[in-house]
Amino acid sequence: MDRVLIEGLSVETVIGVYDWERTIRQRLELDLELATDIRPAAAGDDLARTLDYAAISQQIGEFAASSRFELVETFAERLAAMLREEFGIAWLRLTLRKPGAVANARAVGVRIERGER
Ligand SMILES: Nc1nc2c(c(=O)[nH]1)N=C([C@H](O)[C@@H](O)CO)CN2
Repeated sequence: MDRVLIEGLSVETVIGVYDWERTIRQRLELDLELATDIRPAAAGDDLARTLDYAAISQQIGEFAASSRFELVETFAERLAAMLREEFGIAWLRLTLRKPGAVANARAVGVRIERGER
């Protein structure tokens, strides 16, 4: 299956298990692979027949702005469910990184795949 890609998307959200993390917003970085058949869009040169990466990126930013999860696991799982529901995505791979959360690591995070390819 073809993929629509979103790489290095930066969002801000309340995320973390510690008290000091509940009062600040922190940056998360996301990479997404979204399975879709791009041939109908390519054949008609028609945005309406594919996954609009701009609209999806906007939705992810709004999701992050209004969420307050403790774990990156929860953020990733809920975001994946929302995207699959809202945009009819059959399968996705989401990599979520929390930069600077661990000293001496560039980033920590999770990678999940949901749905059927
Ligand atoms: N598997 C996880 N481990 C940890 C998480 C998490 O979300 N998933 N979160 C924290 C803290 O919030 C940390 O990021 C603060 O620096 C610790 N471990």
